[in-house]
Amino acid sequence: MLDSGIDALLKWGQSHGAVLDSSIKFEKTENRGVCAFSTRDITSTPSTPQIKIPLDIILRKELSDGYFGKGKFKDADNVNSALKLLVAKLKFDSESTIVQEEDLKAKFAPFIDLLPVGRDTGSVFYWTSEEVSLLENTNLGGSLDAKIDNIIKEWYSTVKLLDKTPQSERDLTLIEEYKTLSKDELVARALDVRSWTSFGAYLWSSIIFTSRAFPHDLIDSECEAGQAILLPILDLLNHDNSAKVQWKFDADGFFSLTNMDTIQEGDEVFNNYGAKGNEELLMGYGFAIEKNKADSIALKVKLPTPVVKSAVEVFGFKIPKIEDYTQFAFNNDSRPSSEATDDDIEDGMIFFINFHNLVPDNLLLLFMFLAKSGFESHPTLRSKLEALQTLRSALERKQALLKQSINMSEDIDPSISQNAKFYRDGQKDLYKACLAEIKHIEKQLLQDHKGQLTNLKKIFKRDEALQDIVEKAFGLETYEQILAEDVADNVLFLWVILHGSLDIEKSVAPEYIIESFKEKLSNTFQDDHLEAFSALADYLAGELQGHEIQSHITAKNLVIATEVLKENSYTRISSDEIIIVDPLEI
Ligand SMILES: C[S@@+](CC[C@H](N)C(=O)[O-])C[C@H]1O[C@@H](n2cnc3c(N)ncnc32)[C@H](O)[C@@H]1O
Repeated sequence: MLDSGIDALLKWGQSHGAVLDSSIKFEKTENRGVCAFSTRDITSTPSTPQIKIPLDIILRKELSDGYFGKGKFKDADNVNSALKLLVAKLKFDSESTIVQEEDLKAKFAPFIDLLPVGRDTGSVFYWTSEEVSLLENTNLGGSLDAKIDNIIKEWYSTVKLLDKTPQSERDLTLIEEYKTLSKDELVARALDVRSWTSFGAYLWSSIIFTSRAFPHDLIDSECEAGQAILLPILDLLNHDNSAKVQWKFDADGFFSLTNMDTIQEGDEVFNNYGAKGNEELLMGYGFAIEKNKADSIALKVKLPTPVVKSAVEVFGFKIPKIEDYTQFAFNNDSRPSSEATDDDIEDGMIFFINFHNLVPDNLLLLFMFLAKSGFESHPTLRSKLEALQTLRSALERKQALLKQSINMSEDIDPSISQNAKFYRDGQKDLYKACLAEIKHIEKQLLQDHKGQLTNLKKIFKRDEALQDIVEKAFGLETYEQILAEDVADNVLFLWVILHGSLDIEKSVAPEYIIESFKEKLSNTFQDDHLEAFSALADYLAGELQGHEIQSHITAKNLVIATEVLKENSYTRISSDEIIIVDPLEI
């Protein structure tokens, strides 16, 4: 569909010196807004950019500084507050916006007029509560309220710095009222923009920045971290994460984009916004890609700060930092990241699971630290096997929630249902792949360390002394009977007490089990802990009357046996079986 707005924008750009490859035609489409198509076969080289935009029409901080005054918003919550407010003014204020005798409103009108507004942006922020319910049990669904909250606070921290706010009472009071509004009421307020300083205007501008801004450091490496610019015309290109593109800012003051793919006549000419997963795309850009190879699951782990710090000290764990994860359309900020702070821990640490790294080493290391027993001062085979189980259980719980069916009502805009489905399906695929990888790692470890592992089946087969007391205590003769009677744990307790207390000839218990039991004999235990084992102790001692083990079957020794086993074993989720693991550092 030819569009007079697109025509006006292109002519305006060219009149300011923008250069456009004549074979690119822009068209408005139903679902993807404006798209760029090629009218002939193109093979580009970096020396023949398709789009060149002069600095004169790049919306940047100098302009907001020029209008509001430098440093005016230095106390606002966002480094781009001033520029966002300026763009909101250019869109929603009917008055002129004069900077150095030039009216920016008139100057940028062709660009501002073509920007999508309201629900046409596709932004999740404008979804109704029914649409948001499509995101139930996803990270995005769970974090949406906090994200809206942040923008409201950012808006207020910005507009309150204005000398006089030409807005009505109604707009300003939103900061006090918004918590009492339902999701749909808040969206209705945000869509009904009555002044350029209102929340609705600021939200729209924020959405424009998230979905189409470029990092300012592409044109000025000295700029403040996180600063953004808007690049008219060039920002009309849609995203393809396989497109090979080059962006460049030349000494002659032009920002250029070259798509280096071989493009055939009629094909869309894309930009590449970077390797973004569907969570980021849907949140920041309002669309998701089916089977997105760049998909990731953001896993938030919240732990007490001292625990995390000790994981750093003892196990060499690295605190992950989230670097401007959803801030910019085209984030390629390559500045070295700063040191992690306590805030990075307190807000919850984020780990990314993606198809190239299904089980991040650092995440596993943290779980190993959490699984470590008192005496383990290094990562061990046992802590790794246990960490794999806890990580697996945690992910299986999340996966089960995600699998619950959701109500895909027919009233919902099909493109919204489709985007939500692509996002959910991508998350499900990743959970599945990640869980399969965890099982694979465990299987490999079990195979590689066969000699360092044992279980009740093997123990029982070889241990005549144990067979003897099990027969007396439970009247059972085979391992299968032990399983059928569900007393495997109790048999292992007896095994530990037997070898820890009596000097059995041809001992088949590993030395570390015996030593660990003996070491703990001098420990004292809380009454309620002992209480929990007194009935079992009485029962077993009663059944084992006349056997030399009988006097050793006490609640205290049972508590010790559980601790010995806990420190030297892990329980496999799949079989609910306790595996005894040699103390082996890995
Ligand atoms: C930088 S703008 C691109 C131009 C945009 N089509 C327009 O009409 O102005 C980014 C927006 O384009 C749309 N978009 C970009 N790539 C897309 C894609 N691969 N599929 C669907 N929508 C896409 C989304 O609405 C996104 O927020």
